[in-house]
Amino acid sequence: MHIESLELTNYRNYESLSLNFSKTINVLIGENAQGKTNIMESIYVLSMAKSHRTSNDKELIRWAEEYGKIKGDVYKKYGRLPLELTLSKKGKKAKVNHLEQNRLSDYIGQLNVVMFAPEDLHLVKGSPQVRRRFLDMEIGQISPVYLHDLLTFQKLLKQRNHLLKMHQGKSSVNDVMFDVYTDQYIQAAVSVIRKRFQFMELLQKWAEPIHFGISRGLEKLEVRYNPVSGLDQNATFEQMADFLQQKLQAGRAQELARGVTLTGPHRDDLQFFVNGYDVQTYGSQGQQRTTALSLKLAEIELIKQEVGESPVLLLDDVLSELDDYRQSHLLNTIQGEVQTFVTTTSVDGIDHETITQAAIFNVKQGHVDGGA
Ligand SMILES: Nc1ncnc2c1ncn2[C@@H]1O[C@H](COP(=O)(O)OP(=O)(O)OP(=O)(O)O)[C@@H](O)[C@H]1O
Repeated sequence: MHIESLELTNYRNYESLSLNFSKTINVLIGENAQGKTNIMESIYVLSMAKSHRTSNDKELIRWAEEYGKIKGDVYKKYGRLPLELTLSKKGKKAKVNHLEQNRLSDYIGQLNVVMFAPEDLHLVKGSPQVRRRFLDMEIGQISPVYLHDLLTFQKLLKQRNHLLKMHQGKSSVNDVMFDVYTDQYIQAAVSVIRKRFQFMELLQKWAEPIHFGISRGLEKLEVRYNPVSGLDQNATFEQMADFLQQKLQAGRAQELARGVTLTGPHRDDLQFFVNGYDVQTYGSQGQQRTTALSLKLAEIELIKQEVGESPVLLLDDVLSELDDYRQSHLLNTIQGEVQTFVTTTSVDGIDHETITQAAIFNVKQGHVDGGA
């Protein structure tokens, strides 16, 4: 799939912007703070109905304006698909083919994107929160059911935490709703955990050969979902639910002391191993970068396989962070096949022939010249 055109109204520093893109490579060039990332972010938001940089949608609306809008014409195998997302203080309104969607989970996934930004290089070394966010965003793109389960889980976690907070410091929770919430919480938690296990299996399938290639056949990458609860991947739904029930029961005193739920997918993590060694602890910076790159390239393949079309790739300020070899590997992989957006302050650091065939956009103070 690819994005043919994009229209922004009152989005970040763009009052009004209309762009047509190349099906292959689009390069946005400009000094710092001119609005390059804002364009990348708008494409991401058009896809995920959520920014990769902030959870506060109000920041996306141009200062002093009431609403902001992103419109994009996406071209898929079966034809053109107009998408539209309006952001306002009242919330978000999403349209597919001019029809308003009741649920955002029906909207997300119409346009698939893979974003690779400098912060993704911290995927391995950064906090577990970064890795959980990676998991949730990526699974959400290919599975609306996952988004629905995740939302249910988050709601129940909040309700359960609320009761724990109210009873913090006591020896038990004296509220009939607590057991009801706990049962529902366990069901939602197991649904989320099972889908994460399935996704990680797919990610492993694609990431291992890619990493092997980038490391010139020297490194075997293993990615692992690591539930804090210690659940066995091969257990049935009921076995997992029983296991979580026991864990929660055993940890009740601690939960009451802290006033929060301590076991569940909101505390889980991912682990990456190269030739059997934990990359987070023992990997060199180069290995961590290769791991991040392998995961991103694996995502492209995974989406292609699951959705039947290539996603759009957004490379925000990341090419110059990769050495020549990794840069070439990335650009060779996507060449001609994946519509790609690249932001950079200068093309000098990008030494690859694909860049010479790109549509070039010059970005300056919320205005853009050039293009396809
Ligand atoms: N809601 C908003 N309304 C108006 N302007 C905004 C808003 N949010 C951000 N900006 C402006 O957008 C600009 C930042 O743009 P952006 O993040 O796209 O930079 P960039 O061109 O990618 O630069 P860099 O290379 O440093 O990442 C800043 O000038 C900032 O003041």
